[in-house]
Amino acid sequence: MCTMRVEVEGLRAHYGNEVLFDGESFELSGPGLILVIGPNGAGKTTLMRSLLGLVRIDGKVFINGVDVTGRPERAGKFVGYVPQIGPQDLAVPISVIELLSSSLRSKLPRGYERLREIIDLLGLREVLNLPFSSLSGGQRQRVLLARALAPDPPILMMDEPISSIDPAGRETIIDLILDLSKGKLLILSSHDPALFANHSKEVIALNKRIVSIGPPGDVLNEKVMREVYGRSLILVERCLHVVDYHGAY
Ligand SMILES: Nc1ncnc2c1ncn2[C@@H]1O[C@H](COP(=O)(O)OP(=O)(O)OP(=O)(O)O)[C@@H](O)[C@H]1O
Repeated sequence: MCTMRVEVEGLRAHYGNEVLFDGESFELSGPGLILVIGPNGAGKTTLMRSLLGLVRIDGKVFINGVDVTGRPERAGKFVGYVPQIGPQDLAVPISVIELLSSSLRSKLPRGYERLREIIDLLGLREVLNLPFSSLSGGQRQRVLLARALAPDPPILMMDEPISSIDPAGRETIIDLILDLSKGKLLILSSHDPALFANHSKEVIALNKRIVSIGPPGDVLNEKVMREVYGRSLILVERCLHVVDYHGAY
């Protein structure tokens, strides 16, 4: 099995005067699922983009021993990224099939065969010739997932990959994610901490900094969750629930 290791030293990310994180150092290794949780604005996207070299940071990030700090082209050799869908997608002026084909590292038949399998698995055959920008949010999310999977990278980072998928389609995608996590290092942020908690190797709980990182049993307790979610956390029959954030939940 190939190496899948992310090492972070002294993480601080900057947006103008806003500084996120607190100089934390940590290491993630695969295979397995790393769940990133936290409320809106906690820094989930920034954490992933920092690991991918897309955000200016203090500190260092190494992927499989390679210094990828501020170097997304190096990180891209190891990592498939599923970004959060958003208005920026509407500016992508190409068809779905063009977008997917461009992600293939190998133009060998095996690459296309794999892409075909992913297209069928994610139910994308009917939209292949449509402009990416004309798709619904859920369809765009599936396309971005397919694009990340096509080159078969050892590490995947997924930023809320099922937030726009309807309940009927979620089961397939969740099963796929869990299956992938058996052979890859999969770092995933979710608005619903409960959805992947039982399947996670480690949880990273954020609120502008890393409040806690470790196995789910060490992180998902009332003290940490209260610090992360504040008054959005309620206790029902001794189970913790996060309420009233991101509208749909
Ligand atoms: N490009 C940017 N320029 C300036 N500030 C930014 C930028 N991206 C994020 N931020 C700020 O950094 C903080 C963390 O944002 P981030 O998007 O990482 O959080 P998040 O946990 O992914 O949020 P959400 O759940 O809403 O997607 C927020 O205060 C946000 O306003």
